[in-house]
Amino acid sequence: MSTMLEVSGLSHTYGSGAKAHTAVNNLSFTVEAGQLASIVGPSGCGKSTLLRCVAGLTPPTEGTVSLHGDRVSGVPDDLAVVFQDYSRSLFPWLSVQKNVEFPLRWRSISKAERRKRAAEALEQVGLSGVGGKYPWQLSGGMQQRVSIARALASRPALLLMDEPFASVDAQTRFELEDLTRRVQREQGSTILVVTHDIDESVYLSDRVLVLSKSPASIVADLPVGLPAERDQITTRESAEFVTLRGEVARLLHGGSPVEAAEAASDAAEWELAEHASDVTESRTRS
Ligand SMILES: Nc1ncnc2c1ncn2[C@@H]1O[C@H](COP(=O)(O)OP(=O)(O)OP(=O)(O)O)[C@@H](O)[C@H]1O
Repeated sequence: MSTMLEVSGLSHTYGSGAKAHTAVNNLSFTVEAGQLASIVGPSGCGKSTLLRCVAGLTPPTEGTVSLHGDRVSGVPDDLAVVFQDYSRSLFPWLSVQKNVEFPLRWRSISKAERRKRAAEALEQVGLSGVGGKYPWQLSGGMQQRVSIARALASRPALLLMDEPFASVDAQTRFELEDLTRRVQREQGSTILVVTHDIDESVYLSDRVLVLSKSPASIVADLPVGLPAERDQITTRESAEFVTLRGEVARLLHGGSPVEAAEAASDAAEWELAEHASDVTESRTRS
């Protein structure tokens, strides 16, 4: 595997002098090509600031960001971002097809190729046939699918997602999580997702980076050893999932990585033992 993203000694301070506020403090990590990594951290810890620095939207005060070896200074052409607020990121006066094509206009891509890519991206997200509609004619979940299609149409080397499913209902959220995993598998995409949802970070990812309270620094970098094929019900019930979820939760509440791993493993054993005793009891009764 090759390194797609390298963040090295990254810090960002807003303002200066007495009003200076450090949001991100000396962060270093890499994301390998084809990996899906999540960043989870307490509210206000600096997750969006980190993502904006990675996207080249905010220059770091210190440190560097490199995408496939090239230092980021400004938004790279081969990077796309999906934001939480789809209603503000789609243009209401453009059709769905034109919204998806929009970022391709600034590249030397022919009209025919733009149309083809937009149609393919819409098909990938399960929205073939809605290209002629306007965003306001679609449900919230469908609008977020359009945002994802728009990001995919530019075939990004790195896809950044900032709380991408926080504004949709629980069922749609599950569908969009599965869509993201399918896209990653089918396209070999490299994806970095910021979320405040612990379960989502574990379900989605190959790796979870846990951040500290503000200013954000990395508390733990946890590999997710769940099978590649995941299912919203059985995966979330599995002992591995329960253990990891507990570990991330404890880290977010200030536990050390070792304590968190031990406590989470105990909790998973208890949960499984209770489940087994429930099953035995119901079998005895029947
Ligand atoms: N433009 C700005 N100017 C000054 N301070 C800012 C600015 N943007 C963010 N901050 C501050 O930096 C800190 C980190 O903000 P950021 O939005 O990165 O956190 P977050 O983890 O994404 O928050 P949340 O979980 O609530 O979305 C916060 O204290 C915030 O108030």
